[in-house]
Order: sequence, then C-alpha cells, then structure tokens
Amino acid sequence: MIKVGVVGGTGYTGVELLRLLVLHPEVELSVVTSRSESGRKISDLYPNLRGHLDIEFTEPDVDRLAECDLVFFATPNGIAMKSVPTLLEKGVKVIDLAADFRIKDPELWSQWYGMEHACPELLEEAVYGLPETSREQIAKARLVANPGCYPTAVQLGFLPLVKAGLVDASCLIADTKSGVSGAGRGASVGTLLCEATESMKAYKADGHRHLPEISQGLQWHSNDKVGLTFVPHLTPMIRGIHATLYANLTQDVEDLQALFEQAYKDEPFVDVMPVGSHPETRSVKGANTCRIAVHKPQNGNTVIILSVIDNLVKGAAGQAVQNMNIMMGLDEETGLRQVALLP
Ligand SMILES: NC(=O)C1=CN([C@@H]2O[C@H](COP(=O)(O)OP(=O)(O)OC[C@H]3O[C@@H](n4cnc5c(N)ncnc54)[C@H](OP(=O)(O)O)[C@@H]3O)[C@@H](O)[C@H]2O)C=CC1
Ligand SMILES: CC(=O)N[C@@H](CCC(=O)OP(=O)(O)O)C(=O)O
Repeated sequence: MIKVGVVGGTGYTGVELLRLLVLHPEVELSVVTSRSESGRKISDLYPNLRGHLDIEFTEPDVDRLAECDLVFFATPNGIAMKSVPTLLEKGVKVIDLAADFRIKDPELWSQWYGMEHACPELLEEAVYGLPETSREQIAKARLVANPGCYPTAVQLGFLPLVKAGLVDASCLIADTKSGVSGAGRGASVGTLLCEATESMKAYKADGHRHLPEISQGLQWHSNDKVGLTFVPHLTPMIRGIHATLYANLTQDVEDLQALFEQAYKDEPFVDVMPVGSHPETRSVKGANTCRIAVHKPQNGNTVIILSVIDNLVKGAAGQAVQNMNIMMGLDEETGLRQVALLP
C-alpha cells in the first residue's frame, strides 16, 4: 500500500482528495492535516466519509509527513514550497495542487503571486502535471505541479489545434465560467449565497494569475508566439468549469472533429463528443472527465471549442490522483472510474 499524506484536508480540494483516496485500492491515508481542526475526527467534520476513514486531523508537521511515500498539498499558494525541499530530501514524492511549482520563471511567478519563491531551484525539476501532454515526465517525477482548474479546461480544448499549427496562436480567446467551490472553503463575502446566487459576473478581466500558466502551457506546444485573452466568470453553481474557446483557422481543415478524436483517442479522461454537441458541466460532476465539443460556424474562419470539467476533480483532486497513479506506476485510472452525478 502507498502511504499518503494530505496537507489541507479541511478545504474543498482536500476533502475531494479524501473522497477519492478512501476508495483507492492501493492507498493508505496516513496523515491528513489541519491547523484549525487538529485532533478532530475527520468524519465528524465530513460525514460523507463516515465508515470510510477513521483517523483524526493532525497539525501539519513535516517529520510526520516524511513518513509517507507521497504527500498532496491542497493548501493556498505559497505553503507547499516551504516544506517541499525537506520532503524531497527524505525521499517523499510531492504533488502540489496549488501554483507554487507551475510557472518555470521565478520572476514571472513572483510578479503574479506577489511573493518571493522559497525554492526557485526546484522550478525546473517540477513537472507540470497535465497527463495528456506530459505522461512520461510525470512517471519519473519526484515533484508534480498539478495544473489549475481553468488551465486544465482551456489547455485541453486548445491543444489539438495549437499543436497542429492550424490556428493563429497569437489571437486565442478563452471565455470561462467557474462554480463557486473554485474559490475554496474560506469564508468571504463574494461567495455568500446572497452574493453569488441568481447572478453572474466576470472577474479579473484585466489579468488573472491563470493567464501566464495557460500561456506557458500552450507555448510549449506552439511554434508561433501565443497570445491569449482570458476572462473568468463566477457562476451560481457549486462545481464546474465551462470554457468557450475561440481561435481563427489559418488554413482549411477538412475534418476538425477527426483532428480532436485522433488527438484524444487514447486518453481515458478526455471525451470528444459527437458533432453538434454542447457539453454541460453537470455531465462531469464528480468525475475526472473533460468533455470537449468542436464547432465550426459556416461563416468566417473561427473555430469554437467547448470544454467542461469539474473544477474539484479533473481541475484539482482527480487530476492529482491521476498524477499519483502515473508517478507510482499504477494503472492511471485506478480509483478514478466514477460516473458523473446526474441529474
Ligand atoms: N477549489 C478549486 O476548485 C481549486 C483549487 N486549487 C488550488 O488548490 C489549493 C487548495 O484549494 P481549496 O481546497 O479550494 O482551498 P480551501 O481554502 O478550501 O482549503 C485550504 C486548506 O489549506 C489549509 N491551510 C491553509 N493555510 C495553511 C498553512 N499555512 N499550512 C497548512 N495548511 C494550511 C486549510 O486548513 P487549516 O486552515 O485548517 O489548516 C484548508 O484545509 C489552492 O492553492 C487552490 O488555488 C486548484 C484547482 C482548483
Ligand atoms: C471561482 C474562483 O475564485 N476560482 C479561483 C481559481 C481556483 C484555482 O484553481 O486556483 P489555482 O489554480 O490558482 O490554485 C480563482 O479565480 O482564483
């Protein structure tokens, strides 16, 4: 059994990791941390885990975490980087669900995250954990930077076109919507029921920190300079990301549908839907699946890609378990075969 630790077990991505890991046949949950709930039985706080998990939250303590084979950090940005060097030194593998290791350039990271990086020397080694592009590197990695939720939906949508060099990479547009759980469990006025329901709004239209992450990821697969307009929106649902992506074709493409189907034909967690589909966020709720549909309106040369994920699953905890499976040499789908919850 793989001994696993979760730092930040009280948060939304933390408890989603627990939901997936308690049914994972190769995992023993050894340490789950919380500063605010230390000493409390986990299933008292999260009754969905009653009968599945019988341990208590403990204070985050690097020596206890070092007894694990692999540790997930489901913590705010800037926390994992303080403990990762020690854990790696002690032979523990790490998957960070936050952004500490996602951006390769430490100056760019500091510019967007507003702090000095604690271990910039590890940025080059860290593998960006999008299995659909980096499976082989993930398999050899000690440290994986789990992608953000918007970046997962947007990159999976654009990548087949960008990789094939069929679109003007300098003029990509991503119009994205997120459920409120994307903002985490911490109390804030903006996520109160009365503030976030029956309404919808864009935010950070002039610069969201996922912009450099998505641009970096697309640039790795593009011969041309990537230019992206990215606007996130908050929508009144609990889970889900819906990305509507626009790109301009630079040449005639006979069969866009075939291009996407070919790109993802061996991917267990990417579903290219039939021509004319409009994927719904509820079709991936609770599942580690990204569903994609491609549309080519008759007028003009614009391609529209629709991409949906559950922000807490393929956008966070599910993708992290997928990465763990790859890092530990397990079947990539182990513990991740959930069907989405409908209606
Ligand atoms: N929510 C989402 O959809 C997604 C989130 N992410 C990223 O994943 C990370 C976690 O997000 P989310 O679960 O939503 O966040 P939450 O705010 O819901 O949870 C954060 C967790 O971190 C713990 N924590 C906070 N500060 C510290 C600290 N200094 N040391 C140790 N533990 C700490 C908290 O527990 P306690 O205070 O009890 O210790 C809590 O369990 C974030 O970096 C987020 O950006 C990535 C993709 C999607
Ligand atoms: C709705 C909402 O607030 N969403 C969050 C994204 C959460 C996330 O994925 O954060 P990181 O990838 O940066 O870790 C936001 O826009 O900040």
